Parts: sequence; C-alpha cells; structure tokens
Amino acid sequence: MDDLINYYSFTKSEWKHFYDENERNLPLTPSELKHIKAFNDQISIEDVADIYKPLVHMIRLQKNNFDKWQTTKARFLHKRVRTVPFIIGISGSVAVGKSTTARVLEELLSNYFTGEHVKLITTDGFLYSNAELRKRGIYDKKGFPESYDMRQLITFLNEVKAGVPVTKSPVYSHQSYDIIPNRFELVDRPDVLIVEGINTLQLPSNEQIYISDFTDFSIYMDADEKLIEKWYLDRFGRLMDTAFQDPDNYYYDYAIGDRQEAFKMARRVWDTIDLPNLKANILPTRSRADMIMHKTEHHIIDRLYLRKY
Ligand SMILES: Nc1ncnc2c1ncn2[C@@H]1O[C@H](COP(=O)(O)OP(=O)(O)OP(=O)(O)O)[C@@H](O)[C@H]1O
Ligand SMILES: CC(C)(CO)[C@@H](O)C(=O)NCCC(=O)O
Repeated sequence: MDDLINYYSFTKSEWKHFYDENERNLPLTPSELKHIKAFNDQISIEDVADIYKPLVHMIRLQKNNFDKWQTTKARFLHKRVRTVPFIIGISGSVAVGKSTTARVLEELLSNYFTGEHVKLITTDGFLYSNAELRKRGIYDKKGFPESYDMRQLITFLNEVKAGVPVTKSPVYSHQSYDIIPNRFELVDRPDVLIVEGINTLQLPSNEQIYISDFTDFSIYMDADEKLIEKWYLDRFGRLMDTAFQDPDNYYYDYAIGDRQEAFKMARRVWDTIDLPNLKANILPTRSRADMIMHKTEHHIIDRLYLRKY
C-alpha cells in the first residue's frame, strides 16, 4: 500500500479506543443487533461495536461541521438557509461487502442521528439495461465505467443536493440480472444519503464531474482479490440455492442444472469481467477515499486507513 502516504493507519484495537463508552451514549440495543443480524446473520457483532460505533461518532462530528459550514455559506451568500444532504459514498470491488456495510451504517445512523432521515441507494440502478448494453456492444462489460448512465447519476445527485423534493433512483435486480423497468427508489430530501457502488470514486468515462464531487465522506472497502473471489463464489452458491425455486430468476437454468458447470460459469465471469474491472477501474480509485476499510478472512475488518488531509 505504497500509495497510502496520506493516511493514518489503525489496527482495530487502536481504532476502537477512539470511542469512549463513558463519554458517548450510542448503546447498541438488543433490537438493533437483531435487526442487523436479520439482514446478514454472519456479520461480526464485534466489528459493529469496535469499528462502526467509532465510525458513526466520527461521521456525526464531520456532519456537524458540514451543517455549520452550509449555514455560514448560505448567510454569506444571502441565501436561504436549508438542510443540505450529507452524502456518504461506499466503493470497492464487486462482492467485497459494500451493500452489507451500507446497510449496517444506514441502521446505525438512523438510530443515532435522532430525528434525521437516512436513505440508502445503490449505483447499480444507474447501469444501462441489458438491452441497451447489448445495443452498445458492452454486455460483457457490465460494471465498467461505460456501462453506467453517469449523466443520469450525476443529475440525480445534483438534485438531491439541491433539495429537489422527490428524486428518483432506478432499481437494478440481481435476481433478474437487469434494470427493473419503471421501478424507482424515491429520495425525498434526506439528511444523509448513503450511495453504494463500485463506481462512487470513479471519473465518469463521458462526463467531467466526479461522483465524489457530491460526496462528503467516502469509504473504500478493500480486501485481497483471492478472498473477494471466494466471497463472490460463496454468494453465487447462495443465489443458486434460492434461484431454483423461481423460473423467472436469471440463474434458474444454472440452478436446476449441473452445479459444477454453474460454478465454472461464475468463475469465468469473475475472471473475465469483475476481476479485470477491479484491477483497471476500481482499485486505482482507492487512494481517493476518505477512509479505507481493510477486510480479512470471514469479512473481519483488521485495519482502517483515515485520510490525513
Ligand atoms: N461483514 C460481513 N460479514 C459476513 N458476510 C458478509 C459481510 N459483508 C458481506 N458479506 C457477504 O459477502 C457477500 C458479498 O457482500 P455484498 O453483497 O454486501 O457485496 P457488494 O460489495 O455489495 O456486492 P455487489 O457489488 O455485487 O453488489 C455476500 O454474500 C454477503 O452476505
Ligand atoms: C451489478 C454489478 C456491476 C455491481 O454490483 C455486479 O454485481 C455485476 O453484475 N457484474 C457483472 C458480472 C457479474 O455477473 O458478476
């Protein structure tokens, strides 16, 4: 990690001490833990306490500063003072655990930022539909920068920041492996918006504005590529286990067929699409993140890097 000279590096045990149980009052109630366990029963509750609690507290401090500056700036410019959404970007490889982390953060922020509205979306919804990808001849490049409608994504983020009452984020389905036509997540002036996706730190291929121009705090989820491949294949196995019950599922034919063949196909997809994308387009954006979370076996977070300046 020679590119990380601009970061403080902390082990988990160093990081957890930045949260003082005696001074702060962010208890993890049994019902919150149950809720978190409900969407991923494998998540380490120790990580939730040691990593995420200090992180949520730090984001609180950063958001307080952000809110103050928005007010000061509006007054300086003789503009109406309004709530400007604080946007958190979460980036990293396919299958590294972005959506799981995003949901833990959503849960914790919703609990601790009392009275504030926290919303989560994924940039998957801004992928072109399969039909459009085929038309452009990039169906085998799903997830690469050119496979996203970046203009639409930037417009969406700009509207959220501008306080437009209801903005629409399109929806992607891993089950149908495509955009769901005419289905949208509605985003209505959140206090905090979490945007999760492999491209949140990327420079769009056809636009001059970065997504990160709209994010106020960014996280890159990092792990050894061999481990990520394992998580990808494990997840694929779980997808198979549910797909055989649903003929509409994209993986149905694989699920009812030879399991070894199905895994061969998944490994091929990893080797020819997701891994090259990680190397060419995702990993090179790591050193733009405000925080890098490094994961090891069993998704346990072992190190954190926090941008110094
Ligand atoms: N902290 C964690 N503890 C245990 N399992 C996890 C954890 N985070 C993720 N996983 C598992 O790893 C796999 C990949 O996680 P997830 O779907 O969150 O990745 P992702 O980065 O959002 O992927 P994609 O980019 O394809 O949407 C899933 O099977 C998930 O259950
Ligand atoms: C939707 C993305 C791009 C990102 O989440 C990814 O999950 C994906 O579908 N990649 C394309 C190759 C594959 O099927 O893994």
